[in-house]
Amino acid sequence: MHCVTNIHEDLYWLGASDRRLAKFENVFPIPRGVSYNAYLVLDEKTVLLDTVDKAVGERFFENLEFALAGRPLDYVIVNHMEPDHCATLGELLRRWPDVQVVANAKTVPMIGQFFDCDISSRTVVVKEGDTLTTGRHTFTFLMAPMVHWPEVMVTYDAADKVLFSADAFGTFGALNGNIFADQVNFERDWLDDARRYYTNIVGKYGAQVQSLLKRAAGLDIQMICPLHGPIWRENIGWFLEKYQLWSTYTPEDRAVAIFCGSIYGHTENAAEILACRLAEKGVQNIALYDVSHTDVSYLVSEAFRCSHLVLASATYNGEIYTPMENFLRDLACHGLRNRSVALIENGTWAARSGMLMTKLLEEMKDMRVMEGTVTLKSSVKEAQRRSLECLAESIADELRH
Ligand SMILES: Cc1cc2nc3c(=O)[nH]c(=O)nc-3n(C[C@H](O)[C@H](O)[C@H](O)COP(=O)(O)O)c2cc1C
Repeated sequence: MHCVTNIHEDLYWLGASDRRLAKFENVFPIPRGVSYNAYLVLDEKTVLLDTVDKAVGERFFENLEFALAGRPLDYVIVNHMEPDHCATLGELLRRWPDVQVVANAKTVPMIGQFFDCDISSRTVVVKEGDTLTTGRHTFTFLMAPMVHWPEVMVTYDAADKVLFSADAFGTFGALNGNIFADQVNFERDWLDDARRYYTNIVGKYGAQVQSLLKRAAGLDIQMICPLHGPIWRENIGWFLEKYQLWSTYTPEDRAVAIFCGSIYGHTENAAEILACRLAEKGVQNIALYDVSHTDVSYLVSEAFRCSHLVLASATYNGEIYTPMENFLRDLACHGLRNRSVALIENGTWAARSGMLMTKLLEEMKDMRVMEGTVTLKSSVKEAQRRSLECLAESIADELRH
């Protein structure tokens, strides 16, 4: 049965949620599921903005047929060709053979790559600033390359001041009926997933997101309709400010996150001692993660959030302990910069993890390795306990200023 929500006047949400998928992009755990949003505008012409993942294709087609109520589908605007939005596009083109495909020059060949169909006779190719008028609505297209695929564009509806933002401003998490961000406690229940979504999926492309934000600042935006997660119609500035911080690699919180890679627990012991001494010195909301147990997407997200990172790692076959090395390389891939980093290393016969972690951090931008790296030889002894106390004082001191 169809499940359509009227968002505003002649604008409808036709999406659906998947609560069964274990990993988004087959890599990011999504215990809260994910939604795939598609939108329909019933103007003098009918306009569909994006399609959905195949997991929710059946519901989507029911929704579309119901919402169209016998009218033809005149246009489908393809903002992003990633299959979580476009796996159902081929079927849509078969069912509505007269629909005009509105897409940019990078999108058109991708449609041919993913599907066996010739759309040359029914394509409206658009570029930056082009418009499409469908009656009351005029849609303007803004190119947003690498947010986070090269063909991405966003669409602005000047009539109702709606930004159809593609993957920007999206989040993991299934929708629970409350389709608007102002109907949920977004900061409490959604922000962590929104940050994890942004940092892992778009995090690398801060410069491109900045370019989009600058152009968006010139628009009067009353509503943001992303392709995943809740729709924004209130407090939009608050979420834009988060994007401003994330895309400039500015820490969101002056806070410390401790990441620990330990085989037999001694390195973890040092991390816990440091955390307790930090707490005694007044540091609040300390986060401590075992990199072997917490999925790296959460670790990346936390590293984007916090101003101070502590990396505590055993040496493993002459290298950094593998899960810690993976985490560090992931951080580098996502372009994280501008953090203070304290190190704890461990080795039973030749500790090298501190030196190797420093080397990886040096390859990243503006990562300041703090003085006072603590070296353990197998386990914490009195000398290292004192060093950890000193390191806690240095971190607490930085956080106070
Ligand atoms: C498979 C394996 C390889 C290791 N390789 C090294 C090494 O190359 N150099 C070294 O000094 N210690 C090495 N260690 C020792 C670890 O660094 C050791 O587990 C650590 O000193 C104790 O900390 P933990 O209790 O946090 O694991 C190795 C341990 C294991 C199990």
